[in-house]
Amino acid sequence: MSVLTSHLDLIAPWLGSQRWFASKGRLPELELIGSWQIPAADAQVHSHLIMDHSATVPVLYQVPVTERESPLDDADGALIGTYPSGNDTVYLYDGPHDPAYSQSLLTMITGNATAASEGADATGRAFGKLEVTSILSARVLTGEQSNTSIIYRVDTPDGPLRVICKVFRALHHGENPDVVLQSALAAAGSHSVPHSIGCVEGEWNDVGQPGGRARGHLAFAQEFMTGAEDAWRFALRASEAGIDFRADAHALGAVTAEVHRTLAASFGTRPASVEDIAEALSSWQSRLQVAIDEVPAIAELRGVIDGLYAAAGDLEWPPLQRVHGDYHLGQVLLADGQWILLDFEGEPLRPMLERSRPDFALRDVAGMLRSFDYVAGSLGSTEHAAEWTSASRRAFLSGYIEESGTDLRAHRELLDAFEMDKAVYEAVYEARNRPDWLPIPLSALRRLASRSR
Ligand SMILES: Nc1ncnc2c1ncn2[C@@H]1O[C@H](COP(=O)(O)OP(=O)(O)O)[C@@H](O)[C@H]1O
Ligand SMILES: O=P(O)(O)O[C@H]1O[C@H](CO)[C@@H](O[C@H]2O[C@H](CO)[C@@H](O)[C@H](O)[C@H]2O)[C@H](O)[C@H]1O
Repeated sequence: MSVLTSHLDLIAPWLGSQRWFASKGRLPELELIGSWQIPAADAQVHSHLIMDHSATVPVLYQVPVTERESPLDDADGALIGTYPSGNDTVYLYDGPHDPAYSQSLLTMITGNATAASEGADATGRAFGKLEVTSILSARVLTGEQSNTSIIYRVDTPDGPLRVICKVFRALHHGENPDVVLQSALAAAGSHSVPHSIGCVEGEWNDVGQPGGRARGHLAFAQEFMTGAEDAWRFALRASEAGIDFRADAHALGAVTAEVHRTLAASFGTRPASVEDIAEALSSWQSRLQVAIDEVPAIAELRGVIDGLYAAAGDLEWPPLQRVHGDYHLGQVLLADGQWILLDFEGEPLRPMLERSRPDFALRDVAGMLRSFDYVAGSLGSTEHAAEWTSASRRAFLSGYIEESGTDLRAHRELLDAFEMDKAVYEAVYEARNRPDWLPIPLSALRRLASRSR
């Protein structure tokens, strides 16, 4: 049996239990698309691109692994499995947890290095000059993540620095908006995103693409904001403790408007055409259908939601521009009193092509409004939590309006429709990932529906 077959045999059962595996509950059916090796000091480092055919639409995953002749200290949780090789045993690890992989990944980025194989290859790209004199430590970020991030402490001639490198797990042909938007914002001088360090670009065989090759981002490195707290936890704590969040929410609204303005200046805007509006309505409808199929309780709201969407079609729509795309409190950090936005990858349940297109800034505004509602929902929707949420929502909106000069009140009905669509999306997300939290978007749907009756 070849080494790569042994890897795939071990990866198949392990993949199904990973947070980023999209087809929960299905047994992965794997095909190796390409696999390159990266030079590393004391282990064999392989980066596999593996297609899973178990989903309705096949999903391509990036699965870096390391092979070791003996167990790696303190890494039992990262062991994918073992297999015999002659008289020896090979230990196969989830790459990001092994210093051999994490070091070679950062070196590949800062050194603009290339690694090639038959079906796929990868190239590191440093955005500026960062001389890493030594990598002092690397650890995987724990917690809910759609990808896998490694946090490094490194030494540079200018002093110590922390770097976070996100290894994209589900891969797509085309630019990854997380890399493109954040590096453009940083290049435009925005202080509302971390400094961008570099990325890894990949190419792999794909018969569906012109020339038989697909291209996309594989990893993205940025400055790690030390001591930052994520806005979701910060807001939860504030709400629980009865701390007024209005000034923070107002500032967050203003930063959101500033980021939208910089994105508009960097990537341009265009008026919404009849086709753009029809496409948005049709995407709302298909999400609603998926949600009704997966969460039958939503069916009773269908008539009202259809009515709200139809009425939205007759409204005036603002111009399109590049946006965050999956904006919520968990995507924002508070670092030294400044709101910092992260994760511009868009909604993980949407096709990447859609996420890389101009969209409506109202989608982000609606996303954050939903997030304030989640704070109340996750705290049991007490009267106090509900009041905290409405005050924060209002303050966020006024911060946005003041900074952008866009009177969102003129778009109220459209904003409600975007909020409805986001809650529909969340119902599917929760049904698939956190069924205990399904009541949060469900009650929002009922509330929004009763408001529009
Ligand atoms: N540059 C950064 N500095 C500090 N923390 C970060 C940074 N980037 C990400 N994080 C932390 O990692 C978490 C997950 O990052 P995110 O980009 O949302 O990943 P994913 O796409 O996998 O969900 C964030 O919520 C944040 O807590
Ligand atoms: O952060 P991701 O890109 O993985 O986004 C997905 O997961 C989010 C949850 O982690 C989910 O957000 C929903 O839950 C949040 C609380 O945990 C809440 O603040 C958001 O408003 C709510 O949408 C997000 O929808 C999903 O795409």
